[in-house]
Amino acid sequence: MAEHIVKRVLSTATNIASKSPKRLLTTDHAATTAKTSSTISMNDIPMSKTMVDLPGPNGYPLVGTAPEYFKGENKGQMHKVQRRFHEMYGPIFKEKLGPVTNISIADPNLVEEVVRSEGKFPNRPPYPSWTIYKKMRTQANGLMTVSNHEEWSTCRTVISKHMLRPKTVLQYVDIMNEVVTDFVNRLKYTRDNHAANSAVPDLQNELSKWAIESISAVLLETRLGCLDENVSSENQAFIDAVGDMFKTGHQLMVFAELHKRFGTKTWKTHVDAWDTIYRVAGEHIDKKLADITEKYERLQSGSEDDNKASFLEHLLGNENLPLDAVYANTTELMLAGLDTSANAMGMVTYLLSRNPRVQEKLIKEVDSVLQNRICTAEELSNMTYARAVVKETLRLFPVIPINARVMTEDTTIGGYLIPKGTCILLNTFTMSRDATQFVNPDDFIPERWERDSNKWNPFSNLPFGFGARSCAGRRMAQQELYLAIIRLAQNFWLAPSRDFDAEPTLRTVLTFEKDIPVEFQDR
Ligand code: HEM
Repeated sequence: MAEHIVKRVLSTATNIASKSPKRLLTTDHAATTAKTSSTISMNDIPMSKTMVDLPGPNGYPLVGTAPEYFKGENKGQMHKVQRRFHEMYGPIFKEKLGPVTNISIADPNLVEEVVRSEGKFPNRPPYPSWTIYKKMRTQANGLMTVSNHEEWSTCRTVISKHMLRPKTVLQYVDIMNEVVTDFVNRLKYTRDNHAANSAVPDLQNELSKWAIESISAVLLETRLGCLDENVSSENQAFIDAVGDMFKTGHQLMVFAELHKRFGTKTWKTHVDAWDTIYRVAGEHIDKKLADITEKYERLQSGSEDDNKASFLEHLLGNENLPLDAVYANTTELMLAGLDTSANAMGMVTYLLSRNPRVQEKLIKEVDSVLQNRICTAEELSNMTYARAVVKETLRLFPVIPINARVMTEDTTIGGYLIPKGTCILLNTFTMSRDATQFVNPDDFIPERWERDSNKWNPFSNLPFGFGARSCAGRRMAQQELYLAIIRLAQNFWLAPSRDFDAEPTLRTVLTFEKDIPVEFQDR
């Protein structure tokens, strides 16, 4: 371990005690946007059609189409409303959402045009409510919320080196497996002690506990105890706050500033949720930094010789990342890793319970490769059907069904000149249900991902996004999901609930808002 890391970690101990919110990342760097070969200036193509020529719904004065998303059965179904608009207006349309005109696309060739022209610093717009909150609390940004180019690039480079290196990710198989063991035990315990049938009460919350326990074991190398019999109120508050933050963030997508000005209930819930997220995550990070500091003191005194760097040490070891950015990034990775993985697991259990043929085939693979053993890092690569099950789940229910980009240059998309600064919605959900790309698109058929079985356009299925700005936790998430579904298949037969059915709704991520209608029967 280099000398400067030791110094930095030791100085962190003092910083923990006197951590000042003023020690922020500088955000006033000049924006440096690369002009790529596929970006075109307004003057270059006088014949292009412009946004005026795009079709799209008319909407109402001032609010545009915003009411469409909040009325009756459309509530929480923005992905489906967008799909209907595409059916009416085609693969590219414009829409005025409140004061802003967005463009929506749902065609893999158009998506390719967008992502190929996004340059070195792709810009995914944070929710306006996130930006307002951060400014109000002088809170540093992390990867998920940052839009400044240089700030994003610094965080991304450091984090990708750890989170996206296949070798590094495989090192977490053991700890992820340990978490899955506790998860399965907890599912059985909860089911047997509380439910009249084989359902696990509040399954959504149980999946969230698994997801936060798993990603924290990676990021903090600490077990939070979320799968213990009694879960601390602080950890439960974190889980609830992440759900509230995503839900209200989505509701505040339009008119966030007005909500803040009038102090609406939605705005207050949003602020409380963020405050809780930062408080609880901050306490966990403080503890870990204190442990690291003690470890370095022991290393320096020669009483310890294990200097394997953890994720947090990896961040701290980078001089370009200020301490408040270390806190912000770790917090955002915790919350990004919670809701996405938990909901993806919810979708997997739901789809397996309704597709016994797929479930039987999964169990067959798991039994034949593992014969009851816990899956090792080496064996993971042989679990091809388990991988296909996850991929197919994310096709049918991409947990982030609508992604977005802000164009960093004037660009032509589909023959239309789109001005710099325009927000483009990439409709992952609509594309992955497109019958021209996928045979029987609404059916759950993992076999379609077997080699040579289908000729889909790769841009039609991007559940983790694309390119330099794609999901930083993709490999961790996939590994967590594979290990968890393998163990579920070893322990349970998943059946549809006899009591009720449910449909996912959108709160930034697709989620089962009620409970998940699945029973966990012993195999
Ligand atoms: C099934 C699980 C997951 C899915 C489907 C998913 C999906 C996504 C998507 C679609 C994006 C936007 C990508 C883009 O703009 O092109 C994203 C970004 C991100 N995800 Fe995930 N994610 C998952 C799990 C995770 C986990 C476990 C973590 C953390 C450990 C994580 C951390 C992030 C971060 C930090 C970003 C922002 C990256 C950046 O802007 O540079 N995700 N994710």
